[in-house]
Order: sequence, then structure tokens, then C-alpha cells
Amino acid sequence: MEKMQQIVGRARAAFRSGRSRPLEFRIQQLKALERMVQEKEKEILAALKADLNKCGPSAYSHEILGVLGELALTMEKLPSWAAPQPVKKNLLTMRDEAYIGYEPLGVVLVIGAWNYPFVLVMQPLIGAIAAGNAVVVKPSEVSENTARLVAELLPQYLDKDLYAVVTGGVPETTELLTQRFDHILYTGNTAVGKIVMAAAAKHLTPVTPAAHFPAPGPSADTAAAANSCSGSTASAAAFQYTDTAEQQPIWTLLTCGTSA
Ligand SMILES: NC(=O)c1ccc[n+]([C@@H]2O[C@H](COP(=O)([O-])OP(=O)(O)OC[C@H]3O[C@@H](n4cnc5c(N)ncnc54)[C@H](O)[C@@H]3O)[C@@H](O)[C@H]2O)c1
Ligand SMILES: CCCCCCCCCCCCC/C=C/C=O
Repeated sequence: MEKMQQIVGRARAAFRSGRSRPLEFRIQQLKALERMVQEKEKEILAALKADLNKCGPSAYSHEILGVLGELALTMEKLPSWAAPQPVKKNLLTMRDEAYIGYEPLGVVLVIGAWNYPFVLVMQPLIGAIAAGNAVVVKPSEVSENTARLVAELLPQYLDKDLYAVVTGGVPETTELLTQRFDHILYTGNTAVGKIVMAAAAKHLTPVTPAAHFPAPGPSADTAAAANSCSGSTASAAAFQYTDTAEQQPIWTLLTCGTSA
């Protein structure tokens, strides 16, 4: 495994080149991601089946439609989301052009969890690309087939330097977290959430956690049960919670406003 410093350094250098910023580039990368999900749907579903025995309508709607829906919405709305917002002038600014302009933050780390292993890395990735950031994606090692597939596919469709994938488990995530990121999007249990936030604090990096269901690490059995083909109370409840409380447009978290 390439040293984390090199991976993050390459993403930062690519971000500094400025090429992730133009709206046309961001939309082109999102289109490539859409093409990836459409062309590799069978492989994605096979990985979910191998990891979690997840299949049928539950796998398709959450992990494929969920991602395609996010992509379609983001590509449609991005021009208006990214446009400068005029602000009211006052005596001091009346001779100025006053507006809020949205800027990307830099290099964003996305840490995913095992139970929705594809959608939980793809949705934050979509938001981070849309906002013009470079991204390092760390899929959950527990769903190893999906993690391997994400690592194999993303470089085939996206800018390799701007958007990197790191696979592996606790040692790799620990090493990755020694690096400075400009924002971290973490999904997982609360105990690891505290580790992630403590590591981020050393660099004053803000973290957006999605860790509201404290849970012990899964066994193969619990993973399979929670995501069985027939569905389960556990996965339905998780979906409902997320649907009502967490489907926020992440891009708003990943940009900072500046006003003239
Ligand atoms: N709110 C939501 O949207 C949402 C969505 C999905 C899952 N969840 C929560 O996440 C839980 C599943 O999370 P999990 O933690 O079991 O998933 P997990 O075991 O897949 O771990 C999540 C990530 O943390 C990393 N990690 C694990 N131990 C670490 C350590 N010591 N140091 C640094 N990184 C470490 C892993 O590499 C992985 O990428 C669910 O049961 C639920 O509670 C919440
Ligand atoms: C036509 C229906 C499309 C629905 C797509 C929604 C996709 C959302 C997937 C959410 C997955 C989040 C899981 C959270 C788990 C918490 O433990």
C-alpha cells in the first residue's frame, strides 16, 4: 500500500492545480460516476451479495437507485447551488458588488461503514465532487468485496489524482487519519467516531459524523441478517431514520461562503 502521505499529497497537489473547480469539470466527473454505476451495476450487486447477502429490491433501491438519484439531483441543481448569491448592500458596501460565493474546502476524507457499503461512500463522494473538492475514499474493510470493487472502478472513471481510494482496516485508517484533511465525512459506530474526531482535532479539521446508531462491530451473521433478501426491521429502521433525518445536501457542508 502506497504511503498515505503520498496519496493525500497527490490529491492536494491535484486540488491546488485548480482543475476540480470549474462547474463543467465537476459535472463531467459526476456524469462519469453515473456511467460507472450504470455500466457496472451487475458487479456492484454481486459484491453486495457476496459481502452481506444483500440482494433484490433492497439492494437495488438503496445502493443503485439511491446513488443514481443523488447523481441526477446533484447534476440538475448544481448550477444554481454553486451560483453566487447576491446579498443586500448597506451604506458601507453600497459601491461594492456584494455576494456570497461558494469555495471548495480542499481534500475531503470519506469513511464508509459496512452495512450500506456502496451508497455510504458514493453519496458523500458525490457531494464532495460537486462542491469542487479532491477526495480520499476509505470504504469499510468489513464489506471487502465492495471495497475492492470501489478501489478498482473509481480510477477507471474518475480523475485518478483528485479522487483516491484507500482500502484496508484499522491500521490503514489510523495511518490515514494522521494526515491533514479539510473535512472528514464519517459513517460508523460512535466509539470509532470519537477516534476519528480526536485525530481530526489535531489538525482542526471539521468532521461530519453519521453515527447515530451505536452498534458493536458486526459479525458475518448479523450483517447477513440485517440485510437479508427479504429485508428486516433493522435495515428498514435504519433506512427510515436516514431518509427523514440525514438526506441533507452534503455539498452545503463542504463549501465555505465568502462575501465581498
Ligand atoms: N447515521 C447513518 O446514516 C448511518 C449509516 C450507516 C451506519 N451507521 C452506523 O454505523 C454502524 C456501522 O458502523 P461500524 O463502525 O460497525 O462500521 P465499520 O466496522 O465498517 O467501521 C466504519 C469505518 O471505521 C473504520 N475503523 C474501524 N475501527 C477503527 C479504528 N480503531 N480507528 C480508525 N478507524 C476505524 C473502518 O475502517 C471503517 O472504514 C451502524 O450499525 C450504524 O450504527 C449510521
Ligand atoms: C425509489 C427509491 C429510492 C430510494 C433511495 C434511497 C437511498 C438511500 C440509502 C440510504 C442508506 C443509508 C443507510 C443508513 C444506515 C444506518 O445504519
